[in-house]
Amino acid sequence: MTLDARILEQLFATIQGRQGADPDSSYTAKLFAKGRKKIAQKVGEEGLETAIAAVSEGPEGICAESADLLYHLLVLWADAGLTPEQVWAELARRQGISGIDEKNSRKG
Ligand SMILES: N=c1c2ncn([C@@H]3O[C@H](COP(=O)(O)OP(=O)(O)OP(=O)(O)O)[C@@H](O)[C@H]3O)c2ncn1[C@@H]1O[C@H](COP(=O)(O)O)[C@@H](O)[C@H]1O
Repeated sequence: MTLDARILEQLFATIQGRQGADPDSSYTAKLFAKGRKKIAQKVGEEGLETAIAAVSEGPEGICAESADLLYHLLVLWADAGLTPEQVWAELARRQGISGIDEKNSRKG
């Protein structure tokens, strides 16, 4: 397995494969069984833990929390019927659009 951004696609395929699996044998299947609210709660928790790590830990701690956050975000995408490709397309659409210009355009 190559260690690059394709790991997200591979992990997403694993996560999709856990939909409908036995919750006793898979943490991902357990999350799917508990439903969207639980998945959303975990995304929020892991986001907060990443933010806390940003101000209290070094790169290794931030890395570990980021991995937890990305995993739970991918579980959310799968549960919502969203594919990584759709998110990549949204990021690609934004390429070249300055965040400052975009914010100003919303002020009307
Ligand atoms: N990348 C991950 C991954 N990252 C984090 N986690 C789990 O996410 C949980 C987060 O930690 P917490 O302490 O917040 O969890 P917790 O307190 O047990 O959870 P709750 O009680 O809040 O639900 C831990 O149980 C971690 O093991 C992950 N679980 C699975 N994966 C990947 O998903 C694959 C499939 O996993 P299973 O579905 O378990 O087979 C694995 O091979 C991995 O590649």
